Formats: sequence, structure tokens, C-alpha cells
Amino acid sequence: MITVESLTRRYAGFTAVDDVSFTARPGRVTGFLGPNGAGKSTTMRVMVGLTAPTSGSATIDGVRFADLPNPGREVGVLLDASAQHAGRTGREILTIAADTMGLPRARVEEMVRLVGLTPTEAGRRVRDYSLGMRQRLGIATALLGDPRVLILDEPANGLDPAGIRWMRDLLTGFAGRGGTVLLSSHLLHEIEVIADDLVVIGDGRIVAAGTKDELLAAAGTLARATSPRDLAHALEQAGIPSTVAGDGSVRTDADPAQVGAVALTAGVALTELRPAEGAGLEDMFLSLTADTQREGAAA
Ligand SMILES: Nc1ncnc2c1ncn2[C@@H]1O[C@H](COP(=O)(O)OP(=O)(O)OP(=O)(O)O)[C@@H](O)[C@H]1O
Repeated sequence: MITVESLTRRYAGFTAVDDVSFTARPGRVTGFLGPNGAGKSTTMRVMVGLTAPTSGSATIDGVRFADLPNPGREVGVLLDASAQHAGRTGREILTIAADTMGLPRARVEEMVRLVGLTPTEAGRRVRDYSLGMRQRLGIATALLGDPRVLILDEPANGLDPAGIRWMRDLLTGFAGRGGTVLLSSHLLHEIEVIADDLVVIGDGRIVAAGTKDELLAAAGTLARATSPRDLAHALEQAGIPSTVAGDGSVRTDADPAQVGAVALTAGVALTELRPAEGAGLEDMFLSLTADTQREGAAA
């Protein structure tokens, strides 16, 4: 279990992470989402002791990362796949990590196979790796010590479609065996498929956290009508607040049956009526982080 409590990190007067609290539980994949610069990497860096918190804490099963006796055996970390020593081969990097953790050398070849690097690729210098190969090596390093917790920043970055599918199965299997997975990603579809729980951060603050099902169900109802303004007006008359998005869709917290009844009474022809959850994580993400998007309010 990863526990983040009232975590704040300031840089010279700028607050990158602002009083953030959440947990990532065993047996679950927790997706960590937010727009560029929202504070995901900073939070993850604090978790693994690379950045000191200004206040608050991040612990793994109640222990700070820096206090873990053999961290690689307990927490697998992939923060920046390009941070590996470019002059070493993939195999050398894994061997050094295995020696540091006191693991048998056989574990190195096991991991090379597991992440789908060929023996030739494992013998190539990392500076000559493609992004996807670096990512695979980073995942091999994270899994080497057979940890029970994984902290992965954008692990799917650079992977081809087969690689993304492979990673999805790997992480789901890891959580299925009782492991804790926290992963950040900009690939919302990936998160939607793989995550059990979601933590959404915007401008350094948590804007939503809960199970994926809860958060998607909370998205309300989406309706389209030949005249969106008439529908919004009819809903308002019925005491149901709604918003009309730029694409003409009308959103409300009321359920679809209520919206349908109001439209019928008002004589407004609907062209679409459904739970907004069908719109998926992307819509939820954009509406939750609308205030913090560089591109301005999306809905
Ligand atoms: N060492 C630093 N000094 C000053 N500001 C920093 C430092 N590290 C991060 N920041 C700032 O903190 C904010 C959060 O950055 P962070 O990298 O955590 O965001 P992120 O959510 O991971 O973004 P992205 O999705 O773009 O990777 C940004 O505004 C960033 O510029």
C-alpha cells in the first residue's frame, strides 16, 4: 500500500504539489492522471525519495522509501527510462542492479526474456536503444527484485501496440497476485482499460479520487437535441441544472429518464440520450481538469 498524506512540495514560492493525500491499494492498479505540469512526477519522485517533501509524507506500507533496507526488493520504480547509463549495455545495467540487491545473476536473463528484449539487444549499449527498448529495460529493472509495489511514470511511453498490450497484461497480473501498482499515463484509453482506481490531479491538487467505476458513473447524463438551447431551457424550468458544451451536447447530473421526460413534456426532439460514462475517461478528465488545462475550459 502506498500512502500519501498531506504532501506539499514548493519550489521557490511555487507550489508544485499542494496538500495531496491518496492511497494506492494492494491488488489494484491505480491510475494517476493530470494535465502537463499537474504534479504527478513530483509526487512520484517524493514517493521514491528523489525529491524531499516540503511537508507531509509518502510511505510504502508505512515506511518512507529512504528507510527501506533493500528498496529494490520492495518497490519497483520506473520514473525516467532515459535516466539509465547510456554507455552500459542493458544486461550490464540489470547485472549491477541484481548485485546491489543481492539477487542471483540468473534473474537478469529471466527479466530480459520477460520484457521481450532479445539476447543481442540486451548486449547493446543503452545509447543505441529505441525509446520502447529503454522502456522495456526500465520495466525489467523495476521487476528485478520481485517487489510487491510498482511505481511507474508513463510506462507505456514509446511502446508499440503489442508492447502496450503486453504491459497491460503484466500489470494486471501483478495486481492480481496482490501487488500494488501506481502508474501515471497520458494515454487515457490505456488507463481506462487497466486501472481499478483513479487519482486525478490538477494544478498540484487532487480533483478526484475513487474507483474508476464510481468516477465514470458520476459523469451524469449526456443529451443532444435539435435545439440544445431549448433543451437546456426546459431542464432549467424543471429545476435541473445543465451545461451546453461547445459541441452542442447538454450535460446534467440528472438521470437519462428524467431528461427524457422533461424533453417529451417540452416537445424538444432528442437526437441522443445516454449516461455520460459512455463518453469515457477522456471527457471526465477534461471536465475535471478544465480549470487547469492550458487549452482552457474544454466543456
Ligand atoms: N526542480 C524544480 N524546480 C522548479 N519547478 C519544478 C521542479 N520540478 C518540477 N517543477 C514544477 O512543478 C510542476 C509540476 O511538475 P511535474 O513534473 O510534477 O508535473 P507532471 O504532472 O508530471 O507533468 P507532465 O505530465 O508534463 O509530466 C511544474 O510546474 C514544474 O515546472
